[in-house]
Amino acid sequence: ACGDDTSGDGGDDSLLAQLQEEGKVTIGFANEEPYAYEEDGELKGAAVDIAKAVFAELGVDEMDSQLSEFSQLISGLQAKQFDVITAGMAIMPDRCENVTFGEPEMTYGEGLIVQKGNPLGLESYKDIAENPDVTVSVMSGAMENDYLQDEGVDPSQIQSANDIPATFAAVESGRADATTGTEMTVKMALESAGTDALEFVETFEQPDVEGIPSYGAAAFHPDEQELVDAYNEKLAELKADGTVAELLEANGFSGEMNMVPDDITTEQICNGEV
Ligand SMILES: CC1=N[C@H](C(=O)O)[C@@H](O)CN1
Repeated sequence: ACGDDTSGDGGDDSLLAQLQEEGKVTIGFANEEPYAYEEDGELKGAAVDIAKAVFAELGVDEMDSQLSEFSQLISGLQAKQFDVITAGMAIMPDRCENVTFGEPEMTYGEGLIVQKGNPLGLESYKDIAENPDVTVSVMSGAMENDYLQDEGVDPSQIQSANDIPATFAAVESGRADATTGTEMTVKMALESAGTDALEFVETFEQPDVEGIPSYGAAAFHPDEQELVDAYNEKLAELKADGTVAELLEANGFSGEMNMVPDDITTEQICNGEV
């Protein structure tokens, strides 16, 4: 479904019409449980399930997937390697300049992983900032890079990793003292890592920075406003009839806590008003 319409049939050549004709949409994702990931050859996750439900309503029943590093999702979309990013990506004003986000599908906060017993007593990003010897592994392109620095963490304390498993490997091997990602991301990754050497900081204090809580959404190429409008219309129906809450819960989120309040819009978030 990706790329230019070369059919030359003189028909409706919008991307939406192309997807409907092919019955297939190509999604970009970064293998991050529980947002969008592959398991047993199947695409799973809250963002994937919500997008699947929306596209089914639009008459597009098949999903093709393109695995990408998180930091390459936006450039991949710009290069039209996929039709939509379904990664639970947070709507952020700077990102809004490069992609068009759909309306928010979920809200989430942050989590922190440290070595067993939390030997350095880290309970917030400020705790990391206050001890310049502490290092934290963060996925490239993730908002946590900004949140940490907003809380005073020096860039030299931040180690970049390509994906979530690499952030965990850094802490497990002792190369980094901590890693952070969305609360659900690090909880699920800790489960998959199956290690006793690490722990989730239950007493973690959410950073008091712009962008928290985050609102995750699908993201589209800025040329495709018609597709975004169609997506948003069906998404609103699936929020109203409880389907979105159900899909969030089925993926381990709390339907209530992670549901986006009705009065929060992508436009407001992009304008920095939320
Ligand atoms: C789902 C997700 N959200 C954050 C972000 O949007 O940058 C990062 O934590 C990466 N993954």
